[in-house]
Amino acid sequence: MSTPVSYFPVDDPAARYLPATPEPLMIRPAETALIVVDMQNAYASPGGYLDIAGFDISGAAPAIEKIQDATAAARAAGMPVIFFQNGWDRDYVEAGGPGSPNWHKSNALKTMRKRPELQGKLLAKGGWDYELVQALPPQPGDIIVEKPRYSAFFNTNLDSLLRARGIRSLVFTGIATNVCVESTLRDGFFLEYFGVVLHDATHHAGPDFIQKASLYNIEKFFGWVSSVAEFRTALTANANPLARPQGGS
Ligand SMILES: C/C(=C/NC(N)=O)C(=O)O
Repeated sequence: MSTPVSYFPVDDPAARYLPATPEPLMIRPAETALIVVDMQNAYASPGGYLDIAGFDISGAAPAIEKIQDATAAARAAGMPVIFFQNGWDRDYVEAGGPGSPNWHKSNALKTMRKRPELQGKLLAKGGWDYELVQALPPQPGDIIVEKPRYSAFFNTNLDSLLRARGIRSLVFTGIATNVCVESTLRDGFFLEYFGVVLHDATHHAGPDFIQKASLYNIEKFFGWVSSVAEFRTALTANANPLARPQGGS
């Protein structure tokens, strides 16, 4: 068993050992949140924004199944599950006008400018594109954070709600690995959160190399990479394998 990274004594009986690259990480379920990034029709359904804009969404369906598995494990362990939902008001005021780089870079906004018949449809609150996919319905107790930019730490209450709950570690799933997942994990790193991506519960926006590049970037510079099976096993294990036997010295 490799030596894990931990911000607390590794023999804490409440802690769990999560195998990950580049090294294992100790997590305390009560101080960890499972994050489901933007699992909306826009990103994960045929006929949604990414599909219309020409991105390959074939990896979305397998990611949904893995996220179902991860959310079930987290809820069973009493770990908060936080859904992000990306988009703007129907008039796109929150998207920013030409004075915002978002207006120039968002492929949703660009697609609508190119195809005016789509205006008001992509990522607009109240519309089908904005809705979370039916296969991943939030459950009572789950939290939903609406966000207007790629990073969920901008213009939201995410940091406050995490701090209020004593959350120190963020386990990421969702779409897209190289955009909103990576942006939020990076900002979390700067805010002193430990970020882990469950790679098989994510999908990227762009060519396949970008998934690899993003995971490399994360494990090399900003956080850790693990899998849903490792996460589930870590949470369902009865004990921390590094805890000292009861009654031992
Ligand atoms: C490309 C894109 C990604 N969003 C995300 N949820 O990662 C977008 O919103 O335009």
